[in-house]
Amino acid sequence: MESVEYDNFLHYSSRLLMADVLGDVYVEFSKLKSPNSQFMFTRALLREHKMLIDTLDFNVEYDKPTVSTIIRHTGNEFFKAKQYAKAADMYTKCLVGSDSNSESYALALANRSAAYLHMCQFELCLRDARWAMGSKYPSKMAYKLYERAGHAERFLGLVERAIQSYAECLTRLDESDMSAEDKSKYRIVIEKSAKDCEQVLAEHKRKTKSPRPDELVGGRNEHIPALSAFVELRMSENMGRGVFATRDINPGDVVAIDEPYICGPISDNVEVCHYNGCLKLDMALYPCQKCLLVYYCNKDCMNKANEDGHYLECPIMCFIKSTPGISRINELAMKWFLKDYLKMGLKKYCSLVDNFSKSKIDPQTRGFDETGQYKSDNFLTAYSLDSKENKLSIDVLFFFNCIAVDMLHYLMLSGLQIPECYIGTVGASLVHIIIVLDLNCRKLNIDAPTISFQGKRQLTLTIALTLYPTISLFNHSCDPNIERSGELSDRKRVMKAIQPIPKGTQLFATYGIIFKGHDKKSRQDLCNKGFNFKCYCQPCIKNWPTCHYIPNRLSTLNILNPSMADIVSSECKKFVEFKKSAKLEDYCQHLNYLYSFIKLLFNNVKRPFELYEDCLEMIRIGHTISSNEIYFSDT
Ligand SMILES: C[S@@+](CC[C@H](N)C(=O)[O-])C[C@H]1O[C@@H](n2cnc3c(N)ncnc32)[C@H](O)[C@@H]1O
Repeated sequence: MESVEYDNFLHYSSRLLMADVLGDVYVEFSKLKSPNSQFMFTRALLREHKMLIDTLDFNVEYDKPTVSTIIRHTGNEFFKAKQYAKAADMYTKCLVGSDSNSESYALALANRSAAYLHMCQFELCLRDARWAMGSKYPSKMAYKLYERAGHAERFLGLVERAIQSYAECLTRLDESDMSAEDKSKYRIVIEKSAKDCEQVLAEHKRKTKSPRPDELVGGRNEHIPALSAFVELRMSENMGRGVFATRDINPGDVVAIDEPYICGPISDNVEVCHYNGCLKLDMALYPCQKCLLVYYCNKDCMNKANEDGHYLECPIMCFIKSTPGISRINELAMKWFLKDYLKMGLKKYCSLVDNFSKSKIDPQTRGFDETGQYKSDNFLTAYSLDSKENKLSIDVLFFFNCIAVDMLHYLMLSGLQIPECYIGTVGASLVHIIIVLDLNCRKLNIDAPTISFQGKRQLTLTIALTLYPTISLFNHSCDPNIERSGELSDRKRVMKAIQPIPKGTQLFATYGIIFKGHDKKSRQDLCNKGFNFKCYCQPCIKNWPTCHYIPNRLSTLNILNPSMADIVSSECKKFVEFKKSAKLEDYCQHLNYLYSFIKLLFNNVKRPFELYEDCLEMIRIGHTISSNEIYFSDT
């Protein structure tokens, strides 16, 4: 049966099935004990059955300059007649037929950005203007692009950027062949636009204050620096390792601040900087001018990504994107592999991954270095994350090997040279990386910030796939007591307690599902299919009811401490009143009240209890809102 998790799961096996060898292949493959031999076997097989491409050439016929110029001029006619949508269509046609490295392409992009500006499609306008800036656009006209970008940014509320674009426009004006008189008139107009933006910015700064930076409760943990000093790693029954409190932890306490080992965008539709060290959400990023498939927020990120290996990945991006499996995971695997392989060099890389695969892994100390430290920026820490390789079925393991064979083949066609004797080791490491990512990073997405402050509140979007090695130490519960908080735009992930966590108990995150909204069966299905484990959290063990059936009244059945009944009852009444009057944005200002109420219920009322769950929800919302800029209203 096809594994529904992965795209095109039958891509390799169906061809082997047609050649009537699939059964034998699985038998042979399962006899092989080492990951290196499994990889080499798969590689030989795909070669034998001619399933690997010979060349990276597309044979696309680009650029018939006369045709694209005619189309662009037709677009210009529509533009002059103020038929901007038709003009934009013509420019798009021109782009499709042009080589991205030609002036014709750059002119069509620039013209389309002008059409989009008139259509009030500011994001599209900005994107085209930025793309044109990085292309073969004539430098004497470049000032126009910066002016247009400035206008679009201003309309989008990105006034700080608009000020920079206007400044660049004035600098580029010197290169234009405008008359001195026209230049000075033009300059006055642009300076006025920049001044307007400065006023808006000053007003915005007056009305906002930045949140205080988050700090780990109790300081850094001695052995796991991304965790608080008030926790430790312990083996737990049914769940392997887990993070436990060594002191009472209160709601609001910061328990982890982690950075991703590797990260990348989750879709082509969200504009997030592709550089692993950045991940900034932005509008209209600068594309890599060669592949046009990855984007960066500035030239610095573009250069750093190149050093990390984009130059090898660039000619094969479109192949990687169409590889079966989960294409974003494949892209991330490629990025991870290249970053470390190029940094360490062939020999060091191979010796590390070889030693890892031969060593017997202690489940408790896995990922710690020789000095007893567990660090999120250490290759072996990330590489040794839970992979459940031995639990994978043969067809899935074979499938991952096929993907890795394809990926390594593309890389070698792209210029990566690996001596034959190292291919097994390198290939097996790619398989391992894909499996680690597949298990650990899917549900750890980061959210989007407010990119424009005209819209006032933040929008929450899933923008990236990320692998946080330390946060991956937290086990899952359908009733999590910690959750992501902190500056939403930051690649740094801050985890805060959302419930009281008494000394000696475990800290739990959620892998994407909580008990209130889903019954036990669907939760177990998700844990099983998505992460390959049976969930042993309290709501699953005790089969807690979903939201409609959660008790909503205090009674002798749920009051744990009868001597507190009156106090609890009166506090519950107050909370119900608070709930009625408070708006979403008030929650963050009343977090201390919410913390004290949840603590009172935690100690005195049996879970689940409706008001507890409501208070928990308010804390979660409060944490998200308080982590962003706080707005003062003039009214
Ligand atoms: C990201 S890791 C968490 C850390 C892991 N326990 C370790 O030893 O490093 C995820 C794995 O932890 C275990 N796990 C996490 N939450 C669990 C739960 N609620 N019930 C059972 N096992 C769980 C599963 O084996 C799962 O594949």
